[in-house]
Amino acid sequence: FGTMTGIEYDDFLDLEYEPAATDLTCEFTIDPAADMSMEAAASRVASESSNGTWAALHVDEDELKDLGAVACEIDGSEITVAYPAALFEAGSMPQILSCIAGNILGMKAVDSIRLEDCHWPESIVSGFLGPQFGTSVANEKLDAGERPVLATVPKPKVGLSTAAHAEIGEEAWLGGVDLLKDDENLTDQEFNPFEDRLTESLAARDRAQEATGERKDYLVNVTAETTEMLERVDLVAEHGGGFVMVDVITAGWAAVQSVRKRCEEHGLAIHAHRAMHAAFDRLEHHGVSMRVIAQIARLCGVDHIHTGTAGLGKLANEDTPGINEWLTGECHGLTPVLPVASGGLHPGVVDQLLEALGTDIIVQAGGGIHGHPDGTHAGAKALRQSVDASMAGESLEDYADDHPELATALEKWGAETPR
Ligand SMILES: O=C(O)[C@@](O)(COP(=O)(O)O)[C@H](O)[C@H](O)COP(=O)(O)O
Ligand SMILES: [Mg+2]
Repeated sequence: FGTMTGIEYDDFLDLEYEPAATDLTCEFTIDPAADMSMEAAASRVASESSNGTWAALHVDEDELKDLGAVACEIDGSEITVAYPAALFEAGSMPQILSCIAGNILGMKAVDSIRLEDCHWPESIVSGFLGPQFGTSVANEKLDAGERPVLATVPKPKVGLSTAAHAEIGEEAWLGGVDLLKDDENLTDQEFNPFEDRLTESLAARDRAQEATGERKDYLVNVTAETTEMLERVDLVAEHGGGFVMVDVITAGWAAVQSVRKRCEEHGLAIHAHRAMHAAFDRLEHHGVSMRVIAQIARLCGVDHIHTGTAGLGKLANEDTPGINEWLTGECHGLTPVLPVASGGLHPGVVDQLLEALGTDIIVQAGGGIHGHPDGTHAGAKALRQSVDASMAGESLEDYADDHPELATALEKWGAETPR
């Protein structure tokens, strides 16, 4: 036997430690339990999320590769933990999350803990495919030019027949929308089966492309049990679709990585819906931030992901501009992701939305199009007009003077944020 060494919680705290370039560093907000100091709590976070446990261990140094993380910074209730790259399996997001967002979120040593941010080293990023198209879909697969890509979800979100779904899609595409999108809970139910919906919607797409001269496409929801989901991805390619949509949180990151591989073979772009994200990120002091969820999604290879409306829509969300900046910024050569603003949007808030988030986004409106007093086609035209006005630097009110669909929308919704 070689030298026996002891491993205990204190070994995972070193405030002098400078993270190596190959370390993954994570920032957590923690609230230590009543009888626990920040230092003690921080060391337990680093220990339990790498290779430590509560009991002092005696191990043979020759037999053990030192994979311990280090709590290396404490700043108020914020701590930074550095993880050696060798702790992780290259290219496996579930394994990484089982470390940095695993048991530690349930430890008694802290009353609450939130994973706020990660700094991903090249050594880890290089193990992931990243997005295939990302922001380039706007002009590689569509004809958006400088303006935002426009998308719509037929409403009501479920219950429509296949024929009604495709017809609404055609109306919206003809009105100026680029992408038809399934709702997060529409998959392969009897009232609107997956393959029928796919073929009829793509046929409507082709007619709308013919009529408008603009490329259009369909974000069809393939979310299902993984092998079934991969078969649906193949069906989309077989029938000439260019995109798939996945509920990334409910399907799970392992499944997302499998879909990404399959989409590489077919040249399909992936739209990530984040249903259930609020279970992780809604509370400010506990869970996993949307910023980290967005980072995970980019590494796993989605091309678009919902990131919120900068407070203008119906859903609570955090720091959309900051998250979008990370998604479109430099990260060891990863393709930038196209952020999606959605949830309670309508033509009356588009100017403020583009002011807050810029134009390299997807703007999705469901109720904001299909709730238009004159119906889907007029609703789609009104949304397109609101974008055209903003791109031209004209106020929505002035532009509405000779664009009746927009005028009707402003009359109905003004610039209100629905609740
Ligand atoms: O079901 C809905 O509510 C939506 O289809 C929007 O519909 P409306 O356009 O009719 O509001 C989207 O799923 C949400 O935007 C998702 O939230 P987020 O984008 O925050 O992930
Ligand atoms: Mg929805």
